[in-house]
Amino acid sequence: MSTRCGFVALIGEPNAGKSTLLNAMVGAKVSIVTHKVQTTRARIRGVALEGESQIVFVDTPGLFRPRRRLDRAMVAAAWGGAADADIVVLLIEAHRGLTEGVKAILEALKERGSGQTVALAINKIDRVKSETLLALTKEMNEAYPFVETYLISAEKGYGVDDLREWLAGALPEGPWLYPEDQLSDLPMRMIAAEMTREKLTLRLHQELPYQLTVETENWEERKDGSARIDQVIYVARDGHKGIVLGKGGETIKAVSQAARAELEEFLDRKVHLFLQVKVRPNWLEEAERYSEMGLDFKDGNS
Ligand SMILES: Nc1nc2c(ncn2[C@@H]2O[C@H](COP(=O)(O)OP(=O)(O)OP(=O)(O)O)[C@@H](O)[C@H]2O)c(=O)[nH]1
Repeated sequence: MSTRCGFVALIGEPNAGKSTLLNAMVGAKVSIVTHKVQTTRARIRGVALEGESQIVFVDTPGLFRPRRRLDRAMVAAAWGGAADADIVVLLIEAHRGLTEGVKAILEALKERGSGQTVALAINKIDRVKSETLLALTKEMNEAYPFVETYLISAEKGYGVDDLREWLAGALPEGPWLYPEDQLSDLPMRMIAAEMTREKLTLRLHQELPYQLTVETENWEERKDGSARIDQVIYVARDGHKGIVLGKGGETIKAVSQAARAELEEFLDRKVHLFLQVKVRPNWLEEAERYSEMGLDFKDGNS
Protein backbone atom coordinates (compact mmCIF):
# COMPACT_ATOMS: atom_id res chain seq x y z
CA MET A 1 0.00 0.00 0.00
CA SER A 2 1.39 3.40 -0.88
CA THR A 3 1.90 6.13 1.67
CA ARG A 4 0.13 9.44 1.81
CA CYS A 5 1.31 12.71 3.23
CA GLY A 6 0.07 16.26 3.24
CA PHE A 7 -0.80 19.42 5.06
CA VAL A 8 -4.02 20.16 6.85
CA ALA A 9 -4.82 23.68 7.99
CA LEU A 10 -7.24 23.94 10.88
CA ILE A 11 -8.98 27.28 10.78
CA GLY A 12 -11.70 28.87 12.81
CA GLU A 13 -12.56 31.65 15.16
CA PRO A 14 -10.71 31.94 18.43
CA ASN A 15 -12.12 29.49 20.97
CA ALA A 16 -13.58 27.20 18.32
CA GLY A 17 -11.57 24.35 19.79
CA LYS A 18 -8.65 24.09 17.38
CA SER A 19 -6.09 23.22 20.03
CA THR A 20 -8.39 20.71 21.66
CA LEU A 21 -9.10 19.04 18.33
CA LEU A 22 -5.45 19.00 17.40
CA ASN A 23 -4.52 17.32 20.63
CA ALA A 24 -7.30 14.80 20.18
CA MET A 25 -6.12 13.95 16.67
CA VAL A 26 -2.41 14.01 17.18
CA GLY A 27 -2.13 12.57 20.65
CA ALA A 28 0.62 13.38 23.07
CA LYS A 29 3.34 11.42 21.36
CA VAL A 30 4.12 13.68 18.47
CA SER A 31 2.25 16.80 19.33
CA ILE A 32 4.32 19.89 19.23
CA VAL A 33 4.41 22.34 22.06
CA THR A 34 3.63 25.68 20.61
CA HIS A 35 6.15 28.24 21.37
CA LYS A 36 5.10 31.84 21.28
CA VAL A 37 6.81 33.15 18.23
CA GLN A 38 5.66 36.08 16.16
CA THR A 39 5.90 34.99 12.60
CA THR A 40 3.39 35.44 9.88
CA ARG A 41 3.99 32.05 8.39
CA ALA A 42 2.07 28.95 9.07
CA ARG A 43 3.73 26.62 11.46
CA ILE A 44 3.56 22.99 12.18
CA ARG A 45 1.29 22.21 15.06
CA GLY A 46 1.54 18.48 15.04
CA VAL A 47 1.93 15.34 13.02
CA ALA A 48 -0.59 12.52 13.15
CA LEU A 49 -0.11 9.02 11.83
CA GLU A 50 -3.12 7.17 10.58
CA GLY A 51 -2.57 3.92 8.75
CA GLU A 52 -0.24 4.66 5.88
CA SER A 53 -0.85 8.40 6.07
CA GLN A 54 1.05 11.16 7.69
CA ILE A 55 -1.09 14.18 8.43
CA VAL A 56 0.85 17.37 9.06
CA PHE A 57 -1.25 19.98 10.81
CA VAL A 58 -0.38 23.58 10.24
CA ASP A 59 -1.43 26.63 12.07
CA THR A 60 -2.13 30.06 10.70
CA PRO A 61 -1.47 32.48 13.53
CA GLY A 62 -3.56 35.57 13.64
CA LEU A 63 -5.86 34.31 10.96
CA PHE A 64 -9.37 35.61 10.81
CA ARG A 65 -10.13 37.81 13.73
CA PRO A 66 -13.85 38.15 14.14
CA ARG A 67 -15.54 41.53 14.18
CA ARG A 68 -12.82 42.99 12.07
CA ARG A 69 -13.60 43.80 8.50
CA LEU A 70 -11.68 41.70 6.10
CA ASP A 71 -10.49 43.59 3.11
CA ARG A 72 -8.81 41.99 0.16
CA ALA A 73 -5.28 42.62 1.32
CA MET A 74 -6.00 41.20 4.72
CA VAL A 75 -7.58 38.12 3.29
CA ALA A 76 -4.60 37.53 1.07
CA ALA A 77 -2.16 38.07 3.91
CA ALA A 78 -4.13 35.99 6.33
CA TRP A 79 -4.21 33.08 3.98
CA GLY A 80 -0.44 32.83 3.79
CA GLY A 81 0.33 29.24 4.59
CA ALA A 82 -3.20 27.91 4.67
CA ALA A 83 -3.40 28.53 0.95
CA ASP A 84 -0.86 25.82 0.39
CA ALA A 85 -2.51 23.25 2.58
CA ASP A 86 -3.91 20.21 0.86
CA ILE A 87 -7.01 20.30 3.00
CA VAL A 88 -8.55 23.08 5.02
CA VAL A 89 -10.79 22.19 7.93
CA LEU A 90 -13.04 24.94 9.15
CA LEU A 91 -13.98 24.44 12.76
CA ILE A 92 -17.08 26.14 14.10
CA GLU A 93 -18.95 25.98 17.38
CA ALA A 94 -22.30 24.18 17.30
CA HIS A 95 -23.99 26.43 19.83
CA ARG A 96 -22.83 29.66 18.18
CA GLY A 97 -23.53 28.60 14.62
CA LEU A 98 -22.98 30.80 11.61
CA THR A 99 -21.58 33.86 13.33
CA GLU A 100 -20.31 37.05 11.72
CA GLY A 101 -16.79 35.74 12.22
CA VAL A 102 -17.60 32.49 10.45
CA LYS A 103 -19.27 34.44 7.63
CA ALA A 104 -16.08 36.45 7.20
CA ILE A 105 -14.09 33.24 6.97
CA LEU A 106 -16.49 31.85 4.36
CA GLU A 107 -16.08 35.04 2.34
CA ALA A 108 -12.33 34.58 2.52
CA LEU A 109 -12.66 30.97 1.41
CA LYS A 110 -14.74 32.07 -1.56
CA GLU A 111 -12.14 34.66 -2.48
CA ARG A 112 -9.65 31.83 -2.70
CA GLY A 113 -11.64 30.16 -5.40
CA SER A 114 -12.55 26.53 -5.63
CA GLY A 115 -9.13 25.00 -5.95
CA GLN A 116 -8.96 23.83 -2.39
CA THR A 117 -10.55 21.00 -0.49
CA VAL A 118 -12.45 22.48 2.41
CA ALA A 119 -14.21 20.40 5.02
CA LEU A 120 -16.43 21.53 7.84
CA ALA A 121 -16.21 20.31 11.39
CA ILE A 122 -18.97 21.40 13.71
CA ASN A 123 -17.50 21.16 17.18
CA LYS A 124 -18.94 21.09 20.69
CA ILE A 125 -21.92 19.03 19.63
CA ASP A 126 -22.25 17.99 23.24
CA ARG A 127 -23.69 21.42 23.90
CA VAL A 128 -26.64 21.32 21.51
CA LYS A 129 -29.65 19.24 20.55
CA SER A 130 -29.62 17.13 17.40
CA GLU A 131 -32.30 19.28 15.69
CA THR A 132 -30.01 22.27 16.02
CA LEU A 133 -27.20 20.29 14.43
CA LEU A 134 -29.29 19.24 11.47
CA ALA A 135 -30.38 22.82 10.82
CA LEU A 136 -26.86 24.15 11.21
CA THR A 137 -25.39 21.51 8.89
CA LYS A 138 -27.91 22.52 6.25
CA GLU A 139 -27.34 26.23 6.74
CA MET A 140 -23.58 25.87 6.55
CA ASN A 141 -23.63 23.73 3.43
CA GLU A 142 -25.90 26.22 1.73
CA ALA A 143 -23.42 28.94 2.60
CA TYR A 144 -20.39 27.10 1.27
CA PRO A 145 -19.78 23.90 -0.75
CA PHE A 146 -17.92 21.88 1.85
CA VAL A 147 -16.70 18.51 0.61
CA GLU A 148 -17.52 16.89 3.93
CA THR A 149 -19.21 17.81 7.17
CA TYR A 150 -18.23 16.23 10.48
CA LEU A 151 -20.11 16.60 13.70
CA ILE A 152 -17.65 16.34 16.52
CA SER A 153 -16.84 17.02 20.10
CA ALA A 154 -13.12 17.57 20.32
CA GLU A 155 -13.30 17.50 24.08
CA LYS A 156 -15.30 14.30 24.42
CA GLY A 157 -13.70 12.68 21.41
CA TYR A 158 -16.92 12.16 19.44
CA GLY A 159 -16.34 11.96 15.72
CA VAL A 160 -12.66 12.74 15.98
CA ASP A 161 -11.52 9.35 14.70
CA ASP A 162 -13.86 9.59 11.73
CA LEU A 163 -12.48 12.98 10.80
CA ARG A 164 -8.89 11.80 11.11
CA GLU A 165 -9.57 8.72 8.99
CA TRP A 166 -11.18 10.79 6.30
CA LEU A 167 -8.25 13.23 6.28
CA ALA A 168 -5.79 10.36 6.04
CA GLY A 169 -7.53 8.99 2.96
CA ALA A 170 -8.04 12.37 1.30
CA LEU A 171 -4.39 13.45 1.38
CA PRO A 172 -2.30 13.03 -1.76
CA GLU A 173 -0.17 9.96 -2.23
CA GLY A 174 3.47 10.56 -1.49
CA PRO A 175 6.33 9.75 0.82
CA TRP A 176 6.20 10.75 4.44
CA LEU A 177 7.80 14.03 5.26
CA TYR A 178 9.06 12.70 8.55
CA PRO A 179 10.49 9.22 8.77
CA GLU A 180 8.97 7.37 11.69
CA ASP A 181 12.19 7.24 13.68
CA GLN A 182 12.51 11.01 13.55
CA LEU A 183 9.10 11.66 14.93
CA SER A 184 9.95 11.24 18.58
CA ASP A 185 12.39 14.10 18.79
CA LEU A 186 10.75 16.11 16.03
CA PRO A 187 8.98 18.45 18.42
CA MET A 188 12.21 19.41 20.15
CA ARG A 189 14.08 19.86 16.90
CA MET A 190 11.37 22.08 15.57
CA ILE A 191 11.07 24.12 18.71
CA ALA A 192 14.82 24.67 18.68
CA ALA A 193 14.67 25.77 15.03
CA GLU A 194 11.75 28.09 15.80
CA MET A 195 13.76 29.71 18.59
CA THR A 196 16.63 30.51 16.26
CA ARG A 197 14.21 31.78 13.66
CA GLU A 198 12.58 34.01 16.23
CA LYS A 199 15.92 35.53 17.20
CA LEU A 200 16.68 36.17 13.53
CA THR A 201 13.32 37.88 13.16
CA LEU A 202 13.92 40.07 16.19
CA ARG A 203 17.38 40.99 15.03
CA LEU A 204 16.69 41.59 11.36
CA HIS A 205 13.17 43.05 11.41
CA GLN A 206 12.19 44.00 7.87
CA GLU A 207 15.56 43.01 6.56
CA LEU A 208 14.74 39.37 7.14
CA PRO A 209 14.92 37.57 3.83
CA TYR A 210 11.51 36.28 2.88
CA GLN A 211 12.71 32.83 2.01
CA LEU A 212 14.54 31.66 5.05
CA THR A 213 14.26 28.51 7.05
CA VAL A 214 16.09 27.09 10.00
CA GLU A 215 16.67 23.39 10.30
CA THR A 216 18.02 21.45 13.19
CA GLU A 217 20.40 19.07 11.48
CA ASN A 218 21.85 17.32 14.43
CA TRP A 219 21.03 16.90 18.09
CA GLU A 220 23.48 15.15 20.28
CA GLU A 221 23.06 14.39 23.96
CA ARG A 222 26.44 14.53 25.59
CA LYS A 223 27.67 12.50 28.50
CA ASP A 224 28.26 15.59 30.62
CA GLY A 225 24.53 16.35 30.41
CA SER A 226 24.86 19.11 27.85
CA ALA A 227 23.40 19.07 24.34
CA ARG A 228 25.13 19.88 21.09
CA ILE A 229 22.72 21.30 18.55
CA ASP A 230 23.69 21.97 14.94
CA GLN A 231 21.42 24.14 12.88
CA VAL A 232 21.52 25.41 9.34
CA ILE A 233 19.92 28.67 8.29
CA TYR A 234 18.95 28.30 4.65
CA VAL A 235 18.61 31.37 2.49
CA ALA A 236 17.60 31.54 -1.17
CA ARG A 237 20.28 33.91 -2.45
CA ASP A 238 23.90 34.66 -1.91
CA GLY A 239 23.06 38.25 -1.03
CA HIS A 240 20.88 37.08 1.83
CA LYS A 241 23.77 35.27 3.40
CA GLY A 242 25.50 38.56 4.14
CA ILE A 243 22.37 39.95 5.77
CA VAL A 244 22.12 37.00 8.10
CA LEU A 245 25.81 37.01 8.95
CA GLY A 246 25.98 40.76 9.51
CA LYS A 247 29.04 42.94 9.55
CA GLY A 248 31.98 40.87 10.73
CA GLY A 249 29.52 38.11 11.62
CA GLU A 250 27.97 40.14 14.40
CA THR A 251 24.35 39.39 13.55
CA ILE A 252 24.74 35.64 13.51
CA LYS A 253 26.77 35.82 16.69
CA ALA A 254 24.10 37.77 18.53
CA VAL A 255 21.40 35.45 17.20
CA SER A 256 23.36 32.43 18.29
CA GLN A 257 23.89 33.78 21.80
CA ALA A 258 20.27 34.72 22.25
CA ALA A 259 18.98 31.40 20.89
CA ARG A 260 21.40 29.43 23.02
CA ALA A 261 20.37 31.28 26.16
CA GLU A 262 16.74 30.53 25.47
CA LEU A 263 17.43 26.90 24.67
CA GLU A 264 19.39 26.49 27.88
CA GLU A 265 16.55 27.91 29.87
CA PHE A 266 14.03 25.76 28.03
CA LEU A 267 16.04 22.55 28.35
CA ASP A 268 17.45 23.43 31.72
CA ARG A 269 20.99 22.42 30.80
CA LYS A 270 24.02 23.60 28.97
CA VAL A 271 23.71 23.89 25.21
CA HIS A 272 26.37 24.15 22.53
CA LEU A 273 24.69 25.72 19.54
CA PHE A 274 26.35 25.75 16.14
CA LEU A 275 24.79 27.81 13.37
CA GLN A 276 25.68 27.71 9.72
CA VAL A 277 24.27 29.78 6.90
CA LYS A 278 23.82 28.04 3.59
CA VAL A 279 22.45 29.12 0.27
CA ARG A 280 20.00 26.75 -1.33
CA PRO A 281 19.42 28.44 -4.68
CA ASN A 282 16.99 26.05 -6.32
CA TRP A 283 14.96 25.40 -3.23
CA LEU A 284 12.16 27.59 -4.46
CA GLU A 285 11.05 24.94 -6.87
CA GLU A 286 11.86 21.98 -4.73
CA ALA A 287 10.60 23.15 -1.41
CA GLU A 288 8.47 26.21 -1.73
CA ARG A 289 5.47 24.44 -0.40
CA TYR A 290 7.32 23.10 2.58
CA SER A 291 9.17 26.27 3.41
CA GLU A 292 5.94 28.23 3.31
CA MET A 293 4.77 25.98 6.05
CA GLY A 294 7.84 26.71 8.08
CA LEU A 295 8.86 23.13 7.64
CA ASP A 296 12.28 21.69 7.99
CA PHE A 297 12.50 20.46 4.47
CA LYS A 298 15.27 18.00 3.86
CA ASP A 299 16.73 17.28 0.46
CA GLY A 300 15.83 13.81 -0.66
CA ASN A 301 12.66 13.60 1.35
CA SER A 302 10.48 14.85 -1.41
N1 LIG B 1 -18.22 21.62 25.49
C1 LIG B 1 -17.16 21.54 24.71
N2 LIG B 1 -16.14 22.39 24.87
C2 LIG B 1 -15.07 22.27 24.05
C3 LIG B 1 -15.00 21.29 23.03
N3 LIG B 1 -13.83 21.45 22.37
C4 LIG B 1 -13.19 22.47 22.96
N4 LIG B 1 -13.92 22.97 23.98
C5 LIG B 1 -13.58 24.10 24.87
O1 LIG B 1 -13.53 25.30 24.14
C6 LIG B 1 -12.53 26.16 24.64
C7 LIG B 1 -11.59 26.61 23.54
O2 LIG B 1 -10.84 25.50 23.05
P1 LIG B 1 -9.40 25.68 22.37
O3 LIG B 1 -9.05 24.35 21.87
O4 LIG B 1 -8.48 26.37 23.27
O5 LIG B 1 -9.79 26.65 21.18
P2 LIG B 1 -8.87 27.30 20.05
O6 LIG B 1 -9.68 27.34 18.82
O7 LIG B 1 -7.58 26.59 19.99
O8 LIG B 1 -8.71 28.72 20.62
P3 LIG B 1 -7.64 29.85 20.19
O9 LIG B 1 -6.30 29.33 20.62
O10 LIG B 1 -8.11 31.04 20.97
O11 LIG B 1 -7.76 30.05 18.73
C8 LIG B 1 -11.83 25.38 25.75
O12 LIG B 1 -12.35 25.79 26.98
C9 LIG B 1 -12.19 23.94 25.45
O13 LIG B 1 -12.21 23.16 26.61
C10 LIG B 1 -16.10 20.39 22.90
O14 LIG B 1 -16.14 19.49 22.05
N5 LIG B 1 -17.16 20.56 23.75
